[in-house]
This record gives sequence, C-alpha cells and structure tokens, in this order.
Amino acid sequence: MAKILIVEARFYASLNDMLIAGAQAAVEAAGHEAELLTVPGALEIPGAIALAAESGEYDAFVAIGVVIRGETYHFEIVAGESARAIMALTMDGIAIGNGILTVENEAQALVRADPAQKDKGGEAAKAALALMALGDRFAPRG
Ligand SMILES: Nc1c(NC[C@H](O)[C@H](O)[C@H](O)CO)[nH]c(=O)[nH]c1=O
Ligand SMILES: CC(=O)[C@@H](O)COP(=O)(O)O
Repeated sequence: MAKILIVEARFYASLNDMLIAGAQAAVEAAGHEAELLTVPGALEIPGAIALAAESGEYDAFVAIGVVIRGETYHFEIVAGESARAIMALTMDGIAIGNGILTVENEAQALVRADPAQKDKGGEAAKAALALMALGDRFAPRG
C-alpha cells in the first residue's frame, strides 16, 4: 500500500472539499492510503510538496486547489507559477497529479470539482498513481 499526500490550498472551501473527495476516492479505490495537508493558497502547494517529498514518507502527491480569475494579472501568476513549479518537481522525479483548477468563474469550477461530473480531483489522483507506477518501473527507490 502506497502513501499519497494530498496537498490542498484552502482558498475556496466547498469546491476544495469536492476535489478532495474525488481524489481520496480514487486513491482508496486503488488500494492506497491518503493523507491531507492544507496550505493557504495555490502558490504554496509546490513548496509544501517539495518539503514533504524530502521526508521520504510519501510515494506520490496530489495538488488540489482552485484559482478563479479576478480583475488583475494575479490570476496569471497564481495559475501559471503553481503549474510551472509543479511541473519542475515532476521533472525531478516526484510523482504529482495536478488538480489545481484554473477557471474563469465558480460555475466552471463546480462542474470540474464535482466527483459526479468532471471529477478533476479523482483525475489528478489517478495521474499521480500512474506516475508513481512509472517510477516503480523505471527508477525504483532503494
Ligand atoms: N487568488 C488565489 C490565490 N492566491 C493566493 C496565493 O496562492 C498565495 O497564497 C499568496 O499570494 C501568498 O503567497 N490562491 C489560490 O489558491 N486561489 C486563488 O484564486
Ligand atoms: C487569482 C486571482 O486572480 C484572484 O483571486 C485575485 O483577484 P484580483 O485580480 O481581483 O485581485
């Protein structure tokens, strides 16, 4: 059984709860164990994953959050930089599924967060598990 850390940015609580439910269900359906870590915003997710990965306690990570466009350029920073840093960690060999929604409005987020609709949390968890399996195959940890 693998240990999967779900790192969530608690910016939009009810949307997050749906994404987390989908991610937890996917991890448990695959026979693994999920733990939850909460950070303030999406920009903190990559740093938290990097720190947690250092501990060696986790086999894979799921990034969960919601970024909704506001009036300023801040959206581009939060959406783009969180994705860029997650990708950089992935290229270092850390298995991460990116379930951070980057949307125009709450209606778009709701459809994507709901496990009964687009289930992006579950999708991100499955992506993390797929990368974890590739790591086991090509670069097994001693
Ligand atoms: N606007 C959103 C943010 N902004 C906060 C940043 O992620 C960060 O916490 C802050 O700049 C301090 O470093 N975060 C989200 O997750 N979603 C948003 O829509
Ligand atoms: C991520 C965002 O764009 C948003 O939450 C920030 O809003 P604003 O640009 O109106 O400050």
